Amino acid sequence: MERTLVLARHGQSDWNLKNLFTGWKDPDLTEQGTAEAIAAGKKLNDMGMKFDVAFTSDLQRAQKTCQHILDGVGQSDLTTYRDLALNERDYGDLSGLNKDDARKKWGEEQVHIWRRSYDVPPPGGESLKDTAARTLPYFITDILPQVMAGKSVLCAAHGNSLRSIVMVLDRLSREEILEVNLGTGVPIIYKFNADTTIASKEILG
Ligand SMILES: O=C(O)[C@H](O)COP(=O)(O)O
Repeated sequence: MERTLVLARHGQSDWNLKNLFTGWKDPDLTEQGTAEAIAAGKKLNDMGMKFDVAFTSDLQRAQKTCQHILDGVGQSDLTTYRDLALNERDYGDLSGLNKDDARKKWGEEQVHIWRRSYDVPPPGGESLKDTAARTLPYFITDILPQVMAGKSVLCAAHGNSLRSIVMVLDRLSREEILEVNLGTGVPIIYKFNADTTIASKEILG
């Protein structure tokens, strides 16, 4: 499959299950998260997907998701690059706090602004704009050239690092990206035209 990019948010993590802000903390996948990652690999395998290279973050929930997907398509030993440019948005002082407790403390609206606004960072952490400022340069210098060389590329990362990439690929405005939430373990398959525009997008839900 030529010029293919598969984005996959990691499967459910321990802290997703406990409803905690996670960011750069490094919890493992839950059993359900492992099952989601294995199911993602199976779906990709069923459609005959083969990858040429894979990218993931510096955090184990994404790395393990990446490996489960590669195992699923029969490519366990594929070259995989790990880089913290693909890490989740740093949640700063909110990291480790329960999301409902945070709503009680700061109010529903403030917490929503921290979680989904484009450029308001949580205290001590990164906004989506800050996340994009480190994720997109890496995407452009390391990931996109592989896709445009005609390869099939897997990128297993996080809700917000991937939202920053989706925002560019889907040409979404700062307002439109607020509504975008990526499912855990759900692969999104992009095919690119030769001029880097998007030929097709498929969400393997
Ligand atoms: O870091 C986290 O807590 C989650 O992975 C993403 O959280 P969000 O949906 O609150 O941005």
